[in-house]
Order: sequence, then structure tokens, then C-alpha cells
Amino acid sequence: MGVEVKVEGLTKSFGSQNIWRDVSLTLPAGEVNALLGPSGTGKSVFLKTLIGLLHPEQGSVIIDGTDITECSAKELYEIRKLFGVLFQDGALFGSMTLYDNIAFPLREHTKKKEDEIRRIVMEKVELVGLAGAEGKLPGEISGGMRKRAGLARALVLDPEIILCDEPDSGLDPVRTAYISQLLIDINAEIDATILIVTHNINIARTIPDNIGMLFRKELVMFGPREQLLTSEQPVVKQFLSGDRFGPIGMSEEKDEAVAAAEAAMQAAGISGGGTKDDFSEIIAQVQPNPGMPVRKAAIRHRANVLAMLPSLPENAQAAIRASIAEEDERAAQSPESVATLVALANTDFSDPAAVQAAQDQADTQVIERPTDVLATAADDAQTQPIDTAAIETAVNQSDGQGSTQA
Ligand SMILES: Nc1ncnc2c1ncn2[C@@H]1O[C@H](COP(=O)(O)OP(=O)(O)OP(=O)(O)O)[C@@H](O)[C@H]1O
Repeated sequence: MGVEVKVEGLTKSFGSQNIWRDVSLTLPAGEVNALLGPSGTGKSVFLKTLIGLLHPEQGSVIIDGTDITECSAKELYEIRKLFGVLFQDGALFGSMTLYDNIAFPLREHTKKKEDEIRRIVMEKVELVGLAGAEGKLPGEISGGMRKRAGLARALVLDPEIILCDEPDSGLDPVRTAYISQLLIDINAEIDATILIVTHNINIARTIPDNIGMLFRKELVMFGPREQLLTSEQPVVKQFLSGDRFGPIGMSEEKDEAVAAAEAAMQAAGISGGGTKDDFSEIIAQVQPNPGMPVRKAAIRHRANVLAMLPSLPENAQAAIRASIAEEDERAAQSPESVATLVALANTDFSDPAAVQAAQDQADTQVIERPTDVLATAADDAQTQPIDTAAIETAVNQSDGQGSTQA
């Protein structure tokens, strides 16, 4: 199971420049978390502080019972082995092939023999879809491929905590969806605690269990994704919609004159360029692919969320109840393909023993594989008479469209 990361009262400055102060949050063991925030608010600095690359002036970061802000260099070295980190630019060594880049942590931190290293590296290369490209240099591949190679390297030591700094930057929306799915599948497979730093609202809406946001040197909030997505806080609403009207300016602070001018423009019906999407309408969370194990973190997350429900704002509570009802409904309709949700739906979350039992049950379950789904569909198809009239109509329609265009 992944490891809980408990951050308390963390403050970080560079010289006289304070980056953020008094940040407290807990990344629950094995859950997927996202950290949002305008550019320059210190999200990357936060990630680097979590692995002890940067040292805060105040506060603690407790990982596996050790406060890494105070521990010895030897203890920090051991704790770092729990982490897999995907840096923003992939951080690959330019003169090494992808294979050697991915093998690097294994050669550095383990005494494994080269044939064992080859097995692990090739398994991760396959996982991120880079088979055949392992002999290339980072300079010979696309940005998206470099990102995936960075992810493969982050995974070779079977990390218990995965930190991803903007896994979507430089990727098209489809590749972003693939890498997001990969993170959910990895979470299902190894139950690692994941923190994703991103500006991508689609990722924030569909991937994490919890979301936090940094703004004006503070953690604005951290909690279940429904809490942030339904928030009425102007800064959250503006960030989600991507509108230029609101507290976030081009630089960190927006002065009063600019704010007043923008308010007047807004009142006059001038667009701030943001989307009019309703983020309080919660989109279903992405589930592990068929063939993957059940996400045990989903079970713990639901137990955690139900315990904190009374302390959350009304609209967050309503959104969480709606998410739970929707998950349970899907589970009831399709129990084979949504095993996670079945385990969720059958659990009494007020009883810790029942939550544990659900997780044990989840350990033995695997979500139906695509081949099984296809076999079921094929069986169904054999019992359905073929509607030849409908096919003929469709063919005629497409013929008509073709001749219009010609
Ligand atoms: N090693 C360093 N020394 C001095 N200042 C630094 C250092 N690292 C980061 N900073 C400063 O800390 C601030 C936050 O940077 P950071 O990269 O964490 O922001 P971010 O929120 O990740 O931004 P973006 O979304 O644009 O990637 C910036 O002003 C940056 O210049």
C-alpha cells in the first residue's frame, strides 16, 4: 500500500521571497491527488520540498514516520527510495539512450543483475507504450515520448509515492488522456500515493480523489475533488473557467485599478474568455482499464470522505452524495466491469472492519478484460437479429451525403 504524506505548517522562501507559508495537508495513502495553482505559485517548489531537494524554514513533512525536514542524510536517502518522480521536462540524461535512462535508478540504487534490470526496464517500456524506441536518445524523440520515458523511469523502483510535475505539459489532449489513464492504472496496480501538479482542468475533473490549490502564497483548499469543483471561492471559479476577470492576474497580484476596470467590462457584457462550463456538475472519475486490479484507494477514499462529509460545505456534500449514488448505480448495472464500484457499493463505511474486508476482497478482484467484454458483446450479437433495413437506410444516407459533397 502507498504511504501517507503528512505536511504540517510548511513555509518556504528563497532569500526575502516567500513562496508559500503555513501549508498543511495530508496525501492519504494510495489516493490520487492533484495540486493546482496559477503559474509561479510554487507548485514545483512544493514537490521538491516533499522529496527533500529543497529545505523549508518551518514545518514538517512526515513520510513513513520520518520527518524528512529534520532527518539525517542517510535516512533521507532511504526515504527517497519510496519516491518515483516525473519532472516537468522528463529530466532525462541527453547522452543516454532511453533504455539506459530508465535503467539508471536500478543500477544506482539496487544490486540487481543486468538480465533482471532488462526485464524490469522492458516491462516499464511496454507499460508506457515505448516498445521499439528504447535505443533512441532523448533528443531523437517527441516531447510526449520523453514524458512517457520519464514516467517509466519513475516507476522502475516500484515507488510507493509518485510525484508528477505537469505530466500533460506539451502533450495533445488525446495523449494527455492516455497518460492520465496510465496513472489511474498504475494506481490500481501498485496502490501508490500519487500527487499530480497540473494546470489541466480536465485532469483535475476526472482523475484525482483529492485536489488542492495554491494561490497568493497559501493553500486555498485541499479536499475531495467535489469540494474544489463546487467551490464558490472566486479564485477557484476563475481558475477552473480560465477567465481573465477575477482575482488572478497576469502577475501574482492584480491591482485595484485593473480589477475595477475589469469589473466594469464584465458588467458591460465583455467576455473574459473563460469557459461557461458548470464545474459543479461532477464528471465520473476515470476508472482503471479492463484487466487492471480494483483500485483499493477508492474504497479507502470513500470511507475517508464519508467520515469528513458533515464538515464540508453544503454544495460539496450534495456533489459527493451525487457522485456516490452515480457510482453505485453504475455498479448495479454492470457489476463485472466495474468491480471497484461493486466493492464500494457493498461496504458499510461506518464500520472499519467492513472497509478492511472490502479492500481484502478488492485484492482478489480484477476488472473484466477487453477480451471478456468483446466475448459478451459477440454472444449478445448472436442473439440479436440483424436489422438489414437499418443498414440499408444508413448506406443510402451516406451515399446521399457523398454526392452532395461532390
Ligand atoms: N532554486 C530556486 N531559487 C530561487 N527561486 C526559486 C527556485 N526555484 C523556484 N524559485 C521561484 O519560486 C517561485 C515558484 O516557482 P515554481 O516553479 O514552484 O512555480 P510553479 O507554480 O510550479 O509554476 P508553473 O506553473 O509556471 O510551473 C518562482 O518565483 C521561482 O522563480
